[in-house]
Amino acid sequence: MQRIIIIGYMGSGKTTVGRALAHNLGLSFYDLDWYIESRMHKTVKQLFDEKGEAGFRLIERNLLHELAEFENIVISCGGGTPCFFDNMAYLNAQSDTVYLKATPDVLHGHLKMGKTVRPLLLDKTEDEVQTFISRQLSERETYYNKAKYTLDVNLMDNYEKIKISVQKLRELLKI
Ligand SMILES: Nc1ncnc2c1ncn2[C@@H]1O[C@H](COP(=O)(O)OP(=O)(O)OP(=O)(O)O)[C@@H](O)[C@H]1O
Ligand SMILES: O=C(O)C1=C[C@@H](O)[C@@H](O)[C@H](O)C1
Ligand SMILES: [Mg+2]
Repeated sequence: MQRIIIIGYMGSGKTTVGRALAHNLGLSFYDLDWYIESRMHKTVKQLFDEKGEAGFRLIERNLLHELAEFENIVISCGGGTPCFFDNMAYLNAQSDTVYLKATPDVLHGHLKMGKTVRPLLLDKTEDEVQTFISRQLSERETYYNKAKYTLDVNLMDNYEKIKISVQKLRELLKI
């Protein structure tokens, strides 16, 4: 049975790299944010708006416990998932965990490219987003650093290099 869980800050490539790794290994792929949206019939943004961040975190924990029971699966978490409750200990108990590590500049660059609505970054200017990422990343790294494996994705700066990320992950995980 194989179960691999990808964690990291928003924009680190968890969804992109997680999906590519699952495809490469012939495993199922689930993204926790998408799983939440399909189970709740609401977007992450709607859940933040209706229930506040605390309400979202409770739903996130409950559905993580459901999803992380599945076998032969790669799961990409939400950016905040490891940082609430005992989620990080739970993730490590359930599976191999990989932290996709990137600098604030690289994260900011990725976030500008994507179309996903990230409630924590709304209503901020470019400068405010940059400062917010730097500050929050340093707070969150305490949790992210508890992952069993770390992959530096700073140099994986284009789609061709996503394939390299997948190859490096396979070497790291010895699979
Ligand atoms: N290695 C990479 N090279 C180039 N672009 C990338 C790379 N990884 C991710 N991206 C791009 O960066 C954006 C963010 O990636 P992705 O959505 O996978 O991040 P995430 O970690 O899942 O974020 P979130 O926590 O918000 O779900 C996407 O537009 C994606 O195409
Ligand atoms: O970093 C975070 O706290 C978040 C990341 C996203 O994946 C979503 O789970 C949500 O936007 C919150
Ligand atoms: Mg994602």
